[in-house]
Amino acid sequence: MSEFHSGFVCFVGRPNTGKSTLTNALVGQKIAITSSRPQTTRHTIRGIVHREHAQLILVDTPGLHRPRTLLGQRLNDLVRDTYSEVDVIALCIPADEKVGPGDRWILEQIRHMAPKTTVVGVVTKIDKVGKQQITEQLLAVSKLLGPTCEIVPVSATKGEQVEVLVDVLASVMPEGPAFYPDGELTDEPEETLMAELIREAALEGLGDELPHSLAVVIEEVVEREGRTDMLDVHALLYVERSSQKGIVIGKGGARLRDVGTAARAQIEKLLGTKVFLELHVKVAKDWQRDPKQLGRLGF
Ligand SMILES: Nc1nc2c(ncn2[C@@H]2O[C@H](COP(=O)(O)OP(=O)(O)OP(=O)(O)O)[C@@H](O)[C@H]2O)c(=O)[nH]1
Repeated sequence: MSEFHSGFVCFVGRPNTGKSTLTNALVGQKIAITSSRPQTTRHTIRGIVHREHAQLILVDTPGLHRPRTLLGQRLNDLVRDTYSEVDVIALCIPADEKVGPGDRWILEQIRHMAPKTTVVGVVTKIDKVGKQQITEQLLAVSKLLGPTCEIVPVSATKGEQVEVLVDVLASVMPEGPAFYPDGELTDEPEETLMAELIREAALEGLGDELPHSLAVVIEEVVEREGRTDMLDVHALLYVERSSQKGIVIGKGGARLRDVGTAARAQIEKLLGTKVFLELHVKVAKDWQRDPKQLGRLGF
């Protein structure tokens, strides 16, 4: 490849198939939010991969789901826009799970919403299975996508084949100049990243019901008076019911303190300065169904 290629890629796939982890492995810094529970990625977060011959802009979307609430619907609209705007859609299917109806449904959505967008298959988590199973999965994915699609097996956690994936993605991108200057990793405002880090910490170890009920808003970021190396960050955690407030805060506030400690460490790493993090939990009743509240919370 002698020409420079550049363009937008979006990783799609069932929940928990390793899309965020792969984004991080490609970009080399924690940007997208990973979690062992499904559907924690809600904002479109971009990571940028710079190589000598290519620049890939990664667009991380929330999973498609059957829209039951207004929030679900808006998330789907966001996914639809993304699908038709990117150059390549990389469909992630883990090596250790059979190709199933969920994968077929997503592929149908892609072909329906963005019939012209190139699809590349990514078999993720290959470190979890043996060679034989990887081969079988490559065949199964090839059968799903058709003979003309490229398919790449990778392990994001072990860093295996990640560069091969970069090359394959670049090869199907159009020729064109870099969109972003070298060294820029994401164009997502830092506040969104901070909010996502707090949200990730607050959801850690909780059950399945809370993820969609929790929204984080950064209220204020100010430099500590007389100091250039310390930021005061005030954040509000919105839940839908007072019972959820109790869960998030924990007994005597213990849980919220832990959340604050964990999130602060991540934010300090992100910003490279000391941070004083103040968290408050508020109940915004049924915010997922209320257009006005959704707008205020950034959806
Ligand atoms: N062994 C192994 N585990 C992985 C790999 N990639 C991701 N995982 C794990 O799989 C789980 C899900 O990974 P995520 O990256 O959060 O998956 P996702 O597709 O972004 O999930 P959603 O945001 O829910 O759509 C996490 O526990 C990861 O640590 C991999 O290459 N190998």
